[in-house]
Amino acid sequence: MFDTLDAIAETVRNIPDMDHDAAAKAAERQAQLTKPAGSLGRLEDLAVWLAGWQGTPRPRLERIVTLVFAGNHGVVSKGVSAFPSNVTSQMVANFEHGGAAINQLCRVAGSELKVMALNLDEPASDFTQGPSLSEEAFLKAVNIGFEAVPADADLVCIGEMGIGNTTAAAGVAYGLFEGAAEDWAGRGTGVDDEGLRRKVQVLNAGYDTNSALLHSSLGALRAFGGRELAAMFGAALACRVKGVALLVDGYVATAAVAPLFAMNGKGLDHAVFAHRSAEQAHQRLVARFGQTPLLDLGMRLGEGSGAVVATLLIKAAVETHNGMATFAEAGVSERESQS
Ligand SMILES: Cc1cc2ncn([C@H]3O[C@H](COP(=O)(O)O)[C@@H](O)[C@H]3O)c2cc1C
Ligand SMILES: O=C(O)c1cccnc1
Repeated sequence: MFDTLDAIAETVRNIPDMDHDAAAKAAERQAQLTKPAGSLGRLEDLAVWLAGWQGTPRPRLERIVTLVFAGNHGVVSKGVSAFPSNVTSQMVANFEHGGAAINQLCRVAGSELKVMALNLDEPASDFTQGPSLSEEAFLKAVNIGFEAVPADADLVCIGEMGIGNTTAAAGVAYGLFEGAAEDWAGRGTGVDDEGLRRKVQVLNAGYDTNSALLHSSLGALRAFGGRELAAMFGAALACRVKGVALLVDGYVATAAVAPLFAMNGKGLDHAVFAHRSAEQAHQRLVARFGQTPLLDLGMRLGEGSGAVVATLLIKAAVETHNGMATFAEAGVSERESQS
């Protein structure tokens, strides 16, 4: 439970590293399995990554937990989304009745789904007028996200629902990494050219209004992000503190966790970016972290959908890592030395 922004910053400065011994043992095992070295490509990296964060050379994938945080955004009144704000609570009801994309994907993946609606009747403030959240509301949302992560999860996926939040995400990215507002704005649910121009305008206005907050990464998140982005940040930090590997969904989730990287260059080492969202700025943002998303399916939904699809790859990585025989076990001849 964080009482102050300083307490969050202090935790991020001192976040734990992975268990390098477990990762080295997992890599050693990969080298002994019945395949040419490296032939399972990124699946091998994923098994080693999971081993390091789980602290065991034989990673597990029994408990996958998908956390979807929902929030509303005052800036929607400026015409930045193709849909009205009441779709947020309507979609939360849809999640509860099992009718959304994320419900089907969690079933396929065998993932638990936990949906947390955060004060939907009390939208984050229009960031062109001041910060999206008071310090108190920001801390509350971060703590909700932090508490939502079960320490015994083998893998956590984070996602969101919040009409207007591709604008919030663009604001966070702009606040953290500068560039031009145009670099960070995209079409979200499908705004037309006029809508995209309005997004750029509100981002520039929000940047000016909140400039005093933007010297700090947490300030940028509080200025633009609203509750569900603050909660995803809290959940990502909790994963790190609790030793849980993290799969990040698309543009909105990536922007929410970006302050971890801005505050500590190793802050996202426990995270894998599940897919490259079709939201145009996503690639630019992930490239900042030196990471390459796993999938590129042209998805741009949110809800954690891309992250949950990518759990199927992690399953493939874990099953091959744990289930394959070694050369010695199978009596398969090893590579001949090349002279
Ligand atoms: C029916 C529906 C279901 C969704 N599920 C996720 N989103 C996605 O779209 C929203 C962000 O886009 P924008 O910034 O343009 O409003 C978020 O709620 C995000 O999760 C949805 C959007 C809609 C309309
Ligand atoms: O990539 C995302 O997170 C995204 C893209 C469009 C709409 N909602 C979310």
